[in-house]
Amino acid sequence: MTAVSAPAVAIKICGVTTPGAVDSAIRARADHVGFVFFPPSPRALTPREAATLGARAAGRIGRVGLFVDATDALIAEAVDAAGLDALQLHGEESPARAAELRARHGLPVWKAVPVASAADIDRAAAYLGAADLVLFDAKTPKGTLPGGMGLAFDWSLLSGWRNRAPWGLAGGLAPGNVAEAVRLTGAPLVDTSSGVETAPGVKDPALIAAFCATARG
Ligand SMILES: O=C(O)c1ccccc1NCC(=O)[C@H](O)[C@H](O)COP(=O)(O)O
Repeated sequence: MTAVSAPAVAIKICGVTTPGAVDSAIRARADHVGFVFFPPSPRALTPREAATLGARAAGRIGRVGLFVDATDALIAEAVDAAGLDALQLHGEESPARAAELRARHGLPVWKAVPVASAADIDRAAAYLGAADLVLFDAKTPKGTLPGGMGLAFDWSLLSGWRNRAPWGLAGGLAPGNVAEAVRLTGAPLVDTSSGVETAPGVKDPALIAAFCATARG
């Protein structure tokens, strides 16, 4: 009998802020790094700061720009400065806004969908056709950051999604649980931020390497 291997899981290391963290993600053979353009985040970059990291990453790893209900001007500046390969929308952006940004910049759009219940999974269907990938992330408490909080949601809720479109899993993923997350959910892409940090915004090369190795199984 011919063995059939499972497709490789794609990996995104989000919230990188230093050349060293970009290099660590590349060394660990991650597929994407995320640059956070949201000033309240401890991982926030300005477009000017992201330019250096974007140049370092160019052609070696995908560059995903993360925005939270951002203005057109900020998105345009970040796309140009950092040479973004994809836009991740992590706020309350509507399907129409996702489609508009995709058309304007000619880039794939990833829409983060906060999950706490089965109804949240159903809501993701509104982005079919408007976004290129749905990123399921844990819903965070009111008044806190909408992501990057190290919180996981009940992965069994994803059985309601049934692979209706390209998707990824985020929220509380770390070297210690990512293999189980992939096994239980079949996620084609996993995304982590605080799970590979020693403090908010401080990425750790050993944790990045461990995360990538265990995610691939
Ligand atoms: O990382 C941030 O600071 C952040 C701020 C505002 C919105 C989203 C943010 N991060 C989103 C990510 O892509 C994270 O990787 C995702 O939420 C998972 O974070 P974590 O639970 O810390 O792994």
